[in-house]
This record gives sequence, C-alpha cells and structure tokens, in this order.
Amino acid sequence: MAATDTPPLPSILLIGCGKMGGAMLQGWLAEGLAPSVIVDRHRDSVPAPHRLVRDVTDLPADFQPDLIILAMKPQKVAAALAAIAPYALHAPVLSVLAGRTVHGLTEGLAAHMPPGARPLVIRSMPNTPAAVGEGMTVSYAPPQATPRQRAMCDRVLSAVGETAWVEHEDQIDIVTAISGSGPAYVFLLAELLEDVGVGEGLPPALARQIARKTVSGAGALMQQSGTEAAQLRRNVTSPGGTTQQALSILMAPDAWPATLRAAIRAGTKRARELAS
Ligand SMILES: NC(=O)C1=CN([C@@H]2O[C@H](COP(=O)(O)OP(=O)(O)OC[C@H]3O[C@@H](n4cnc5c(N)ncnc54)[C@H](O)[C@@H]3O)[C@@H](O)[C@H]2O)C=CC1
Ligand SMILES: O=C(O)[C@@H]1CCC=N1
Repeated sequence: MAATDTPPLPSILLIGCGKMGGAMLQGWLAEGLAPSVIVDRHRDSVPAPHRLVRDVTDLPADFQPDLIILAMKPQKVAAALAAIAPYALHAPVLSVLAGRTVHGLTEGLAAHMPPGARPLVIRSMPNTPAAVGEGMTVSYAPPQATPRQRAMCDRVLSAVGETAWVEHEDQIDIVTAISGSGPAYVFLLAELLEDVGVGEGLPPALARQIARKTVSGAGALMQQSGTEAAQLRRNVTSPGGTTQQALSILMAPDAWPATLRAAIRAGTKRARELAS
C-alpha cells in the first residue's frame, strides 16, 4: 500500500504505559495518533490532544476509543476488567500481555457485560524496539474477528515495526520467548561483550563503544542486506582465522545451540503459566 493510502491511526485507550506500552506509544505519537486516552498512574504527562488518567475508574465519560489496548502486567489485568468492559462493548481489545489467552480475557470481560454480549479480543506479542519503529509484533485473532478489526490492529502495530499473524494461539507463547523477550538476549550479548572487553584490559569506554556498535551494526547489516544470518556469519569467518576459533566454542552443541533452546523453552513455559 502506498504511504498516501495508509489510513490514519485510530483513537486508542491504552491501559498500562510502562516499558512496552510506553515504547509503542512513542512510536504512535511519532506517527500521528488520533486523540487518545492513556491510563497509567506512573506517567507524568502525554502530549495534547491526548489525555492521561491515573486509573481505569477515572476514564472520561465523553470518550469512546476505536481500539482498547491492554499493556499492564498480566497479574494486574483482572482488577481492571470491570471498568474496561463497557468500552469493550463497542471497540475491540488488543492485548499484549504475556500468557493471557483470548479465551481468558474474553470471559473476564464478558462477566462484566450484559447477558449475551461478547467482547472481541485479539492477542499480540510486540517488543520494545517498537519505540524506534523497529518492533516485531506477532498477533493472533480468533475466528470471529472481522477483517476490519484485524486490519485496524495491523495498522496500529505496523506503525511501530513489522507485523505477522499466527493461526494457532499457542504459537504466541513461543513467539513471546523469541521476539518478545529477544531484545533482552541481544542486550545481554552487548553487556557481556563489554564486560569481557574490560576484563581483558580494554579501556571501559572503548569496550562499551565496540560492544554496542557491533550489536547495532550487525543488526543493521542483516536488515539492510536481507542476506541469511548464516551467510552473514560465514562472511565474517575466515577459514583458520580468529572467528572460527571463537565460534568453535560458541557453536558447540552443548553451548549456544543447547543454551538458547533451553532458555526459549523456559520462557515459553513461563508464558503458559501466566495464562491464568
Ligand atoms: N517489556 C517488554 O519488553 C514486553 C512486555 N510485554 C507485556 O507488556 C505488559 C507490560 O509490561 P511492561 O511494560 O514491561 O511492564 P511495566 O511494569 O513497565 O508497565 C506496566 C504499566 O502498567 C501500569 N498499570 C498496572 N496496572 C494498571 C491498571 N490497572 N491500569 C493502568 N495502568 C496499569 C503500571 O503503572 C505500569 O506503568 C506485560 O503484560 C508484558 O507481558 C509484551 C512484550 C514485550
Ligand atoms: O518478560 C516478560 O514477561 C515480557 C514478555 C516478553 C518480554 N517481556
């Protein structure tokens, strides 16, 4: 779709504006969000024409969003559902909460609605590079979601990065452990490279600079070249050279391949535990 054909961002009710909600909001503000309401007691202000309220019980009576976005901690959502339910009669709900299922959120909201009324819940897993428009969000919509509802969610999420959709909701838990948590693994790599550099005798400022630029530069090269990661790795690895020597340790079956698989399985398991 040409940029001029892109529909404007809808009006949102964003509930929870911490690390993840705040990252997405930063991207949406840069993209021209329609007048919206943000709920978070820990935020000081939002730029006009958007409004900030401290609690879901303080929502302005004159406000009806196009889309409700849940971005509080999974453990905090239950207490907010009663106040959100009246708005969810008229607008779909997009949840970015780890673990929380479409079924659980739908039932939780429906319990506060008139008999027979059902909210429409779409579940997404974004990541914090959304703050700079470089996010990756994977979403699941239940079969009853309309193409218009899916398109609106995709419009909002694609304003802060790339989007993809899965047909099976349980895949969101695996996505959570890979791309949702993944920036933390990459930042850890930068931290460890810096620590090792300092430990091996480099000046701390230089160790920090080379660690950060190596991670961000490698990411930029991968993005801009479109080349497979494995080929980019081979391009660095001279036969008999220094990289091959280092990778023989990292790529040993019981090193990174096993460690990363175990880590991602642990994250996935935790996402499933957070379902209830
Ligand atoms: N941090 C990340 O990288 C990612 C987080 N998520 C999900 O995003 C959600 C939020 O995570 P973070 O932003 O990291 O947590 P956070 O603790 O930084 O932010 C949560 C915010 O929600 C607010 N809050 C809590 N209860 C509220 C309520 N009833 N009404 C309004 N605001 C409320 C808190 O004041 C806080 O500012 C979680 O469900 C997490 O699973 C998803 C993808 C990535
Ligand atoms: O750590 C968490 O539970 C959230 C979900 C993915 C990233 N942060």
